[in-house]
Amino acid sequence: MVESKRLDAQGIQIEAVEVTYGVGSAESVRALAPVDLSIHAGAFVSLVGPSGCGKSTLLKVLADLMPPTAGAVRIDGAAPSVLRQAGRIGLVFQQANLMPWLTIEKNVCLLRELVRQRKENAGVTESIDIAKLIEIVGLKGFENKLPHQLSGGMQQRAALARALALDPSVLLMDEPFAALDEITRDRMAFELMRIWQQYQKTVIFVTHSLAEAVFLSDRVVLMSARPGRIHRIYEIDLPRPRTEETRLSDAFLMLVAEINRELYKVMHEQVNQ
Ligand SMILES: Nc1ncnc2c1ncn2[C@@H]1O[C@H](COP(=O)(O)OP(=O)(O)OP(=O)(O)O)[C@@H](O)[C@H]1O
Repeated sequence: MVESKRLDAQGIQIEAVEVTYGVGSAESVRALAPVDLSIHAGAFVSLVGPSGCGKSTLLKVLADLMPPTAGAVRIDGAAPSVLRQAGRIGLVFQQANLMPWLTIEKNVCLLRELVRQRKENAGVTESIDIAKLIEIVGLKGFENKLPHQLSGGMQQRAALARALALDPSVLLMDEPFAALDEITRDRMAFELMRIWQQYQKTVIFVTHSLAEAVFLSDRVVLMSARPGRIHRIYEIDLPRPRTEETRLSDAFLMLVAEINRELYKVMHEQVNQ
């Protein structure tokens, strides 16, 4: 591990979080039924479930991009709004969204610079070594390149580095590899696992790939169809570090099949509602 775990790391508590879009209007959509979930600091947790079950909505609540209609979230003991102000929430989306005119190194540092410039954050210590971070995400030698000079996978690694540069309390990843081809996607899962082991951040990872979820996670949370609630939590006790052998093991394949079967059940219930 290159950085020590934060002393104030307390993980995430999601308590009775509900979200309804357009409350009071005729078109209101109940996206999340009460969701309760406790995640310990440094855990890697994946959210899976049928399309539209509220995975991204839950991530948005955690990121303080929208308030819950009811319930509350604490991340390392603080409200998401407090952490967002302090720049302690790392976000990675399907698209890297790098600034095309900035070098990779400048892109990686950009959010951290913006956070530091806010006067309420004066004195915030910078515990992440950027040169080391760029090396760990495999972009050493590309610091001065522009985003268009990098492959899609490399751009996603730069986006991951940009989020990690904040030394976040939590890393929220919404289908970060969905736009990549299958081979790159597989490789990125290995890369992410290696990087996560270095930084030991709490990660919440939304994916449609059950194999990706099982391979990466300590826990896989299967959500039910809308309004999303937690249907079942799978503890993934496959040994770490996970390797290519892990993906070929019976234990891995059985877990993926088991979750897949349950996902089909959930989707079937949705169709018959
Ligand atoms: N801004 C919005 N206004 C109204 N309804 C919305 C809004 N955003 C999402 N929804 C609805 O809320 C539900 C949950 O959406 P969300 O994007 O969180 O699901 P998801 O599980 O991430 O879906 P997917 O797996 O397809 O990406 C969906 O029915 C969606 O149509």
